[in-house]
Amino acid sequence: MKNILSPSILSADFGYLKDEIEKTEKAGAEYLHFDVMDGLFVPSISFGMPVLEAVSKYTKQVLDVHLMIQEPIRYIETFQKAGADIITVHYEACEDLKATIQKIKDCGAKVGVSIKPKTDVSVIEEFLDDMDMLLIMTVEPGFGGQSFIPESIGRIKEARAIMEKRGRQIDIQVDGGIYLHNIEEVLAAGANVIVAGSAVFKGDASKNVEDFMKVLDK
Ligand SMILES: O=C(CO)[C@H](O)[C@H](O)COP(=O)(O)O
Ligand SMILES: [Fe+2]
Repeated sequence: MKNILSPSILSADFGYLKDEIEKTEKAGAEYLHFDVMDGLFVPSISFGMPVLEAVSKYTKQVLDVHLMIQEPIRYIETFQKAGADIITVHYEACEDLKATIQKIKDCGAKVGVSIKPKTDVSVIEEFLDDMDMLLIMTVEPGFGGQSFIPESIGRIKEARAIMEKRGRQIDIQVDGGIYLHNIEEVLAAGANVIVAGSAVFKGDASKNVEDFMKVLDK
């Protein structure tokens, strides 16, 4: 399974967003991660469709949209039209996850399902056949710059074991508190799509992405 970096623009300097994104694209980050927060599912409010639409006009990166919103089914089509390639919804935020997944498929985007750190990993099993990516949150969703929860390593391994049992291996994305010092551990556990916000955008984004890519391309 291919290793991919998905820089989270939540930690970027929005005054220089285009420049910062272009640095990550040039340095080899294939995805770009958008954290959409509604102030309900998570305490904070971030940004939405207009930012995604603006960015989609100049980057060729895969637009990886992490919806931290209650009942995301209401906004799937709007985000796809705004440029989302992958739409990830939270298991905990959907009254009818099956219908939400179907809506994502119907509009032609890839399906991601995310679980919070305290949600049992086994809940994903019945949806696996219709998913392209599982996002295992490695911090409580809501804010960038938090510390990685160490128990996440066991959860990634558990997810790989469930996939093995079902005969369907899909991408496992990890999100929250990922830095150069713990990336090898999450890769070894079985994650292959790495979200990094602070570790990419705090400091020199070009150099930070290059450093990540050296590990990811090993
Ligand atoms: O979904 C998120 C927060 O809910 C962010 O994607 C995540 O926190 C990335 O930021 P950092 O790498 O700074 O932890
Ligand atoms: Fe995220």
